[in-house]
Amino acid sequence: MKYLKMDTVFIEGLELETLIGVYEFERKAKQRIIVDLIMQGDLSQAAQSDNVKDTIDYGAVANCLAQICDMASYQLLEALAEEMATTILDKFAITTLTLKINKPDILNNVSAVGIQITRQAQGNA
Ligand SMILES: Nc1nc2c(c(=O)[nH]1)N=C([C@H](O)[C@@H](O)CO)CN2
Repeated sequence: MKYLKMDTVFIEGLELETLIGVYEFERKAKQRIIVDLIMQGDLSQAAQSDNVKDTIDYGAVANCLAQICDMASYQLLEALAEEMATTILDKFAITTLTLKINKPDILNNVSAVGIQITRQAQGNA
């Protein structure tokens, strides 16, 4: 019997550094961002094979995000998040992802500010 598979792989609290921000002081040095990512896909093949090649490898995804941050120089978190989401959807067998990026160090009176986007793969993932 076939079931609809809606499984999740997540990365929580991934700490990265990148050049990001609107203001002049933010253009001078990389700053810390924290990424939370929820990725949906079908994990049943990996459950059968017990092989990391058959799943959404969260280590590979984390490396991919780190590489993007190394190279990136965006003003807005929205632009960075879009590049991250597009790259991950292109490279991994994911149907839907929700990506949250926060800046923990930018405003004095809040614990963090940031954005969250959700993107869905079109057609077969
Ligand atoms: N929705 C957003 N608002 C703001 C952003 C952003 O990336 N997305 N960025 C800034 C500044 O760069 C911020 O880091 C300094 O307050 C302001 N608002």
